[in-house]
Amino acid sequence: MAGFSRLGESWAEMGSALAGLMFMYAMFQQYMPTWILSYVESLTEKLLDYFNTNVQITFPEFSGDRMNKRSRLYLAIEIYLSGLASAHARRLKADMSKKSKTPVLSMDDHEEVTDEFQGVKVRWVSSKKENRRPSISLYNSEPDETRFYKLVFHRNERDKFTTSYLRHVMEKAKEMSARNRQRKLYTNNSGDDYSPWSSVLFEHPASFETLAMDPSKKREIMNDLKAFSSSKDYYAKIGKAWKRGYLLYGPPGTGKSTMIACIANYLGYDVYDLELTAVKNNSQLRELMMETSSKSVIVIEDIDCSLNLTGQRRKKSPKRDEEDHPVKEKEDEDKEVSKVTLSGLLNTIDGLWSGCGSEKIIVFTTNHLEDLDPALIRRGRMDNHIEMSYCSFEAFKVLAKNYLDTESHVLFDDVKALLNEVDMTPADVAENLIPKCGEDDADTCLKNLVEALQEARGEAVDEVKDVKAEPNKLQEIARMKQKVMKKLMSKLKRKHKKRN
Ligand SMILES: Nc1ncnc2c1ncn2[C@@H]1O[C@H](COP(=O)(O)OP(=O)(O)OP(=O)(O)O)[C@@H](O)[C@H]1O
Repeated sequence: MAGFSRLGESWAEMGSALAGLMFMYAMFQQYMPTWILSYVESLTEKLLDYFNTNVQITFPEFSGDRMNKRSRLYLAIEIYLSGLASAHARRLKADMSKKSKTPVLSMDDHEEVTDEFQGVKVRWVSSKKENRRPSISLYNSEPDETRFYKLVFHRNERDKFTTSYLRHVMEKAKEMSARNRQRKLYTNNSGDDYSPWSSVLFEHPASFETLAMDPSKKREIMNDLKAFSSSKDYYAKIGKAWKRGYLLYGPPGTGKSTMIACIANYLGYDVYDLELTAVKNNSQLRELMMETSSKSVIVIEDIDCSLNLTGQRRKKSPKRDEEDHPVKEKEDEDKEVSKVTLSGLLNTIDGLWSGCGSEKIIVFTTNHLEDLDPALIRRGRMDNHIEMSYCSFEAFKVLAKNYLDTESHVLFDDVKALLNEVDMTPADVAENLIPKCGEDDADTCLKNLVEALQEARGEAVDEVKDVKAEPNKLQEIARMKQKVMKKLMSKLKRKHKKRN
């Protein structure tokens, strides 16, 4: 019993001693001048470092002279750690930024996670420090508390973690934010005084997986795009601006616009849809180009109709457009021809190529390759020329998978044979594959397509017949003309005889 009471007493003594120490520490912190506090802190840290085999790097949340700018490095680390945090941390924070599609998870204060790089483990700690000096001036926007991440690793790994690992973190964060970023579709049709571009969210669902195209051609394009997007250092090494030009050509409905959406989605880029006919002149065009951001696809559709290349404005997309967009066609015809000239466009592209911004793809589309000035599409300006062609059997198989969820069917052979004979655009094939009513299944849709292809073949045969019949018709007309002429001549002769 006496033992217990002695133990109780010593606990009580220890408690009061601790309380006394804490009180003294609080007094010390409150009344000591800041320089003495900092000195004591640095001495304590030095003492601890002496026994410590770890190296520690601190990444504060705010940077800049007035500490009012969130550090880019801190934000990148936050993104990089979000994956690790959501998998391993016990206390998390969730935030939704304007640019992000989904909430971003990060470690809560004083949490830590472990990462591994080239077989070596590192520790990331999220910390918070209260600032002693309150903000007294209106202009001093120093926050009351500062958050920071601490990277802790063994001192033997100093070289690896101060260079390659930090580069790895930055690159991964960039990739992750590109994947998670809300992308935009910009247009110059209705910009305001503040920006020549207006924008909406870009949410086109097209992907290379669903694009109907020969698979090897598709793979080639995807490889080209991937190589471009990861070639920053290469472009810098060869002294060329980090830009690439694509020319998409082919009949209406072969997927040129769809391809642009695929490119943008594949690379995670924004899209700038440049309507040249709405650009007043060359200097406005330059201004627009200067306002485009990195990681973007700049598109000029139907370049042959948008630019006054020959002094005459061509009619837009002869077949499908006239049928599908009669109103738009009328509006287009009413629009004034833009004063942008070919040389203006070339100068802007070359200026864009070598000047401001980087990581940009410019795409021209046309239905009439033969009408374009060779200077506009020469290699170096338009590096990759892609023909968007009528639907092949391989392309049809992609559409059948997309629309009907079917990879094989007895009618596939018929479709294959017909597609070899008839030119039908992927847009028309897709149109025939869409169920017309709720009860239409794959059988019905494929039968519809076969019928449409047979009909198209019939029309093509008739056209050929007409062309063949044309010479006979011409002969007939010539014979009629001769008869009329003969009659007229004999009439004239008779008149002449009578008069004499
Ligand atoms: N290759 C393709 N793969 C998948 N879908 C396609 C393809 N081509 C066309 N389509 C379908 O047809 C529609 C029209 O195609 P799209 O507008 O991309 O053709 P386009 O070549 O740009 O035509 P235009 O020259 O008239 O602008 C698309 O919305 C898409 O549903």
